[in-house]
Amino acid sequence: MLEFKDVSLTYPNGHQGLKNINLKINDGEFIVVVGMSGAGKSTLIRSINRLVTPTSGELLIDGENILKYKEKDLRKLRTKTGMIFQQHNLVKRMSVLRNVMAGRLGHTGTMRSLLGMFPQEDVKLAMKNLNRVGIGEKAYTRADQLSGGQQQRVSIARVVTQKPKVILADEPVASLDPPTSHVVMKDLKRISKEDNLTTLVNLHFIDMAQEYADRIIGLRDGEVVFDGPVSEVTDKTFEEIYGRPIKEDDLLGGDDE
Ligand SMILES: Nc1ncnc2c1ncn2[C@@H]1O[C@H](COP(=O)(O)OP(=O)(O)OP(=O)(O)O)[C@@H](O)[C@H]1O
Repeated sequence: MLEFKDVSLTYPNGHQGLKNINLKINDGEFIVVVGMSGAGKSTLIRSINRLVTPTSGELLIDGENILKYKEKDLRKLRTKTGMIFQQHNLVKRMSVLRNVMAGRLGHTGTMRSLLGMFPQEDVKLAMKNLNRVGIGEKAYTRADQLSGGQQQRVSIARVVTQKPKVILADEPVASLDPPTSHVVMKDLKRISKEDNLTTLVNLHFIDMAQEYADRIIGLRDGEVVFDGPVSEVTDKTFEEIYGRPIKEDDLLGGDDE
């Protein structure tokens, strides 16, 4: 269970990124966070692995307030919370498999990992996860030889190889074309359900949000303005979250299956 209790974040320049956020997120939920650019979506999910630190309130993971964490606890937190970025952040010159193995860094220790001394079961786990995203045959290819969509699927394999409890995905499909975006979102959702991972994904396309979310959280100016199951979401909900009528640009389209 992940719980925000009256969480606010004021950036050093005085800008309020988050305002009195109260949320309870259950294990295994697949949540899509939506809102206009600047609404605070990245700030919200980055608070969960302390890439940014809220300035007041409590953020509890399994009952522990992670806002109090310092060095050692922070390292543990970052092993527990896997992150997927828009620009997959793979090491270009390394093989796909080595990139996925990097997910074990927090468990294996930096020295052993740098020397490539991964336990055999970690290599097996990495291969298994590459196969789960359908690119096992690319294991020994250099990461930069893969397409953008394949690289993003490698980053999903890397994050699950880390064996986290929570996945945070910050606009994971923003630089992909529509069909590829759907492939990546389907892989992410399927794997997070199979492994019962709590997942928060920031997306700005409302059709994607509706297609993949169990629950949608809508942010506006750092505040939660909607929180409910996807079954309760209509176009009007998005108009309220965005504070304007829906436009064609808000839709990705492209899932013809
Ligand atoms: N380090 C910072 N210092 C000051 N203000 C910041 C900082 N980071 C973000 N902000 C501001 O906080 C607000 C929320 O930013 P955030 O990146 O969380 O929004 P977002 O909803 O993820 O937007 P986008 O979709 O454009 O990424 C914005 O107004 C942004 O300009």
